[in-house]
Amino acid sequence: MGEEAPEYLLGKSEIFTIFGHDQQQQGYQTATAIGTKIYAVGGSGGASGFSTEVKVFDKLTDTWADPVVFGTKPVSSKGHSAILLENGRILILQRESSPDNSIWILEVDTPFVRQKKKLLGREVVTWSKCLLGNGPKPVVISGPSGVGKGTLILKLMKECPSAFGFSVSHTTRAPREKEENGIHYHFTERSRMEKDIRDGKFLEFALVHGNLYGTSIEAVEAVSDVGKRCILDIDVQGARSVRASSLEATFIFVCPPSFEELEKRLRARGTESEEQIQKRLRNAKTELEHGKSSGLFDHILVNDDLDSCYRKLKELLALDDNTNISPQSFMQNFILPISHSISKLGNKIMIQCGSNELGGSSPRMVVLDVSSLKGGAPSRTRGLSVYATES
Ligand SMILES: Nc1ncnc2c1ncn2[C@@H]1O[C@H](COP(=O)(O)OP(=O)(O)OP(=O)(O)O)[C@@H](O)[C@H]1O
Ligand SMILES: Nc1nc2c(ncn2[C@@H]2O[C@H](COP(=O)(O)O)[C@@H](O)[C@H]2O)c(=O)[nH]1
Repeated sequence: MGEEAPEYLLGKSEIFTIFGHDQQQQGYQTATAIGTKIYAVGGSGGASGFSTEVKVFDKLTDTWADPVVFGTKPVSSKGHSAILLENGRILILQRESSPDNSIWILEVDTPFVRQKKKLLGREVVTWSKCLLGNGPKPVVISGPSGVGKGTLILKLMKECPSAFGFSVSHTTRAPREKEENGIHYHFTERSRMEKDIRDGKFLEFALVHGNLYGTSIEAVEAVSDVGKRCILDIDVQGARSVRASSLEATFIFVCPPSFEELEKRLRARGTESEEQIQKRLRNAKTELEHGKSSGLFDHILVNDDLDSCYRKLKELLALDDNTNISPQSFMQNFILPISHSISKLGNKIMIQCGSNELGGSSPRMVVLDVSSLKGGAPSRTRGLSVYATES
């Protein structure tokens, strides 16, 4: 059952940001209208200030709905401002928040949100943290079972632990000896995983060798959040789903030097029953066909000699590393002051900060350039440029 809309929200067709007493009682701080919907954001976060709960008002039916919310949401702050962007996105700027919690995108009508709405038959919104510059692009590594993906990834993690982070998948298969829950996989009951898939918590999932495997949105975000480049070890079906998602990644397919060598490695690993080995070898034939010929992968590596394959992998990763465009050092320390005003001109958002708020003597203008935003739910939004000017 929907609630009646507060009067101040009705009849407005553009962005409106409200910082008044009334609306604080309602718990909202901003309301942004897109088409026939109004997205109200706010809520009491207790002693820590305002939270960022979302409510959706449908002007056609005069009702409020609590949407299903995906993504990690911002932590409470001293309030926020909302700016309508193009393509069903709202930029949320958190006031007096840590730089890490200050710039967010609330997606309300993007392809990801539309897909989830269709799946769930309900209102859906998604939070996506906005990153300055391009940020590291995730890497998807696929290849038949036993080819050496895990071995290559482990070497990379050991050599560069601060640059790369592993996306810990969920699986319904039983743990092997020495495999730890939460490190190698999140070992999960099938019914639990199926529910989480229905609830839209997975970026991709697939039935692989008779078990369910999947990458949760949280697994990828946990790596991006600590500024590392996320490595996904997933099968070809999963790679195809990721390619179809908005997660912009580099796709690498690892091949064995021969089918005989693949079988030898799988047997020598000694982790599978004969029945499982046969199943994995059968599936390997299809994976090799698809992997090599589908055009899905950006790079193909042959894992013959381990050291030389590892060297080539590192070369590939260095070549398409887009992180050398470092975020503007000024913004790394930027805190949106309580007192500010915002205006938007095309793809530029001008934030006029109150006198002395940024530590200087004169008011200062901060400009956010949203013209090169990319990515977004189910992961981070990258490509924000920021610069400051004296006004
Ligand atoms: N270049 C190589 N030469 C010889 N043996 C290798 C090479 N690379 C990996 N191996 C060995 O092959 C076996 C399978 O490797 P690994 O477990 O890394 O495969 P995987 O692709 O991750 O398999 P799965 O998809 O089943 O997880 C391991 O015993 C590993 O030590
Ligand atoms: N689609 C996905 N495939 C995954 C994921 N995690 C692992 N895998 C693939 O499964 C097979 C078998 O793995 P094993 O650990 O049982 O040997 C292998 O090809 C992995 O790449 C995932 O999240 N999604």
